[in-house]
Amino acid sequence: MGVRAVLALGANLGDPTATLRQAALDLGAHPRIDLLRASPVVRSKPVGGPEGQDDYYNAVVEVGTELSPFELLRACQDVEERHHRTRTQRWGPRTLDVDIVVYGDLHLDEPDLTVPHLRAHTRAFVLVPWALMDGGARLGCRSVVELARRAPDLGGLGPDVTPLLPDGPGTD
Ligand SMILES: Nc1ncnc2c1ncn2[C@@H]1O[C@H](COP(=O)(O)OP(=O)(O)OP(=O)(O)O)[C@@H](O)[C@H]1O
Ligand SMILES: Nc1nc2c(c(=O)[nH]1)N=C(CO)CN2
Repeated sequence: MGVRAVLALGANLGDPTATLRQAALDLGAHPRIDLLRASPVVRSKPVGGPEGQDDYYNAVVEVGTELSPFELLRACQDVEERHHRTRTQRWGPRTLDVDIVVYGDLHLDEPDLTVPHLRAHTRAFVLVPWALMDGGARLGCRSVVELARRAPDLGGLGPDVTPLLPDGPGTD
């Protein structure tokens, strides 16, 4: 099954929850990606970007893959494109964003790909769903639960939490 990777999904245009769900299914439909677990969906205030954009919906999934890190990035971008992702403004609204949070224990710092993701350790909208999916998760040597508690945007997460995949992986 290869390497375990955690991917972060975010959306704030269209029907975000439906898009996140379909994106998880799209990732799992890739011949070389196994969808292992999915977090619940959390609602979050936008971090950065232009004033006045809508709240985001965020989730994470754990996958097993034999793809290389760059092949996995490509697969994530293909799923973004399938959902009509347009990049206009940095941190601006988007129908779908799929980032690689971690890829096994790999550390990579290339122009087009940094893993672990450079900002994941500060983002409650990544850390909270991750901790809900996997209470024992660690990011490097740090507990994801602890990182989530200290994340500056923790107060921007809504109380409503919904399943990403009602009958899918990660819900047992
Ligand atoms: N770990 C990673 N996961 C996904 N993309 C990455 C990663 N590291 C670097 N990138 C690069 O970041 C580029 C810009 O990504 P994107 O436009 O999705 O940024 P963003 O989601 O708006 O911001 P942020 O990186 O803060 O989440 C991508 O084209 C990709 O090459
Ligand atoms: N709440 C929230 N804020 C964001 C998000 C996101 O997914 N959720 N993604 C960003 C760029 O990746 C920038 N800001």
